[in-house]
Amino acid sequence: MSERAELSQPLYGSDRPESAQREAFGSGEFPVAVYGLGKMGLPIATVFGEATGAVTGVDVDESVVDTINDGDCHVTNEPGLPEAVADLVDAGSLSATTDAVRAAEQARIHVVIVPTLVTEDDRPDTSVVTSVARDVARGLSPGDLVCIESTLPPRTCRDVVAPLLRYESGLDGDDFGLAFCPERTKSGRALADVRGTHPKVVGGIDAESTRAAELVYGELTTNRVIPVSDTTTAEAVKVFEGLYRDVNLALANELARFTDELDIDVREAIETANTQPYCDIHMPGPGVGGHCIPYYPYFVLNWLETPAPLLATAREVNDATPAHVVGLLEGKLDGHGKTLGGSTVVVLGLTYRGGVAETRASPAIDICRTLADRGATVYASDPLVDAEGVPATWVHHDEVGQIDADAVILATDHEEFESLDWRSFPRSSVVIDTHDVLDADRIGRDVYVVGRGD
Ligand SMILES: NC(=O)C1=CN([C@@H]2O[C@H](COP(=O)(O)OP(=O)(O)OC[C@H]3O[C@@H](n4cnc5c(N)ncnc54)[C@H](O)[C@@H]3O)[C@@H](O)[C@H]2O)C=CC1
Ligand SMILES: CC(=O)N[C@@H]1[C@@H](OP(=O)(O)OP(=O)(O)OC[C@H]2O[C@@H](n3ccc(=O)[nH]c3=O)[C@H](O)[C@@H]2O)O[C@H](C(=O)O)[C@@H](O)[C@@H]1O
Repeated sequence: MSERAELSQPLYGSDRPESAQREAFGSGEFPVAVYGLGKMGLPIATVFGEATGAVTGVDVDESVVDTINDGDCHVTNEPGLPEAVADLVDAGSLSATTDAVRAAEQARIHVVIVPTLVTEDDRPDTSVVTSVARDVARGLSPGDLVCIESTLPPRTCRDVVAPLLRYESGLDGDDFGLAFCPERTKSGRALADVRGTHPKVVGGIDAESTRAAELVYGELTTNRVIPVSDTTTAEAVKVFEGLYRDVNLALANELARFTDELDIDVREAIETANTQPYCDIHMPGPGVGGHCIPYYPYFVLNWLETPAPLLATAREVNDATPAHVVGLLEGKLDGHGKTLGGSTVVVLGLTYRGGVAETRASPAIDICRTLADRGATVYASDPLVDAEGVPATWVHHDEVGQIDADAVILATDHEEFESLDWRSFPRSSVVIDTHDVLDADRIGRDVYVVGRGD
């Protein structure tokens, strides 16, 4: 147990008037530690820094810690973040450290936003969160509040995190608070989202934890705070949002396969169907990637005992979509008297989404792998990442047109590709657009759009 408990008022279990607690939060009387300073953690630490003036960020990566302490920002493509980090560090409101236990000893509010992983056999792996929970426990004091923002398989706070915090700290369950407060942000707009694009959901392990979390996030967000019954409900809210998106995307990707048989533009049909207020079908694409949506189904499928055949099928459909794109290309090459094996194919984009430097579960990489497995020579170009670990030769997007390509697949809708000079690509190259962003008139050749047909 730390000495710091004597130094400041408790937050969890406080009997001070709520207005005094809110004022104390704003004046930095409840120091905050944010564990994990990645794409989500740094924006969260920033918003806590703006609200309290007293944040310590914790990360295992020394280069991340050094960068932040220099007032610099390692997270790219987040509008306003570099300026906000520089200002906070300059003002002494934000600093970073690799010493998690020391940061925990000095903090009253602990915010955990490290990755939740999935193992090679698709089981949820919460080991990073539990490792951080151990660090927090070693510095935990009576009156502290622990807020978990990393997405978790439902029941993890109740069955894993709470017992672990109690055991490792030696404190009783009613000495400290624990709440699950899911992060509902999206890369590219994280700062704005944390500040309040969506309502903030909080669910505590007991009523006092929910009250304390509601108070904290009420001061942080410009939106409203929705308290739910318990940590498991809050965990389920976040996972359900992801499941909805994965199933909806599977529907869109399956509908796109009707394109040729119906001879319609499936996107036109979806967009028109969505004008009816009860219909909200997403758009087809090359598949579903990123370190969130493709993983959350396994927080249910390989975690709960109740069968979930719909979720499993949606995963299968989405996972099969990159191979479907390659199948479309094969058909088009066949029409040009060419075979896939032996063809040279350029894949534009490697990240899972335009503008985000993240390649985990990227369908673009699955497309490269499938092409290489089928005997094609593969070149890949991405303005944000290189092709390390991908069976493709990386080429700068300014030079990509010099490749004598039989085919080009636009796999990621990076805005840099909008200004690509297509004149140098061979006129005969087959072009497949998985996002419906290429303008056939501008690039001067036929484009086969996934979901639109010929
Ligand atoms: N990226 C997204 O779009 C969203 C992510 N989330 C949730 O947030 C979690 C984190 O996501 P990102 O910030 O995007 O991940 P990230 O990979 O960008 O950053 C994670 C950070 O945690 C650090 N870290 C790893 N182990 C640590 C440890 N033991 N102690 C301290 N720091 C440690 C890493 O060095 C890294 O800087 C996700 O796993 C997910 O559960 C929620 C909503 C959106
Ligand atoms: C609905 C929504 O905006 N969900 C976010 C999602 O963020 P993420 O960065 O994974 O982006 P996403 O827009 O869901 O895209 C996931 C994948 O789906 C694909 N995609 C997306 C929308 C669409 O109509 N068609 C499509 O094919 C994308 O290309 C990408 O490969 O997952 C985040 C998370 O849960 O961690 C969540 O916080 C974010 O709000």
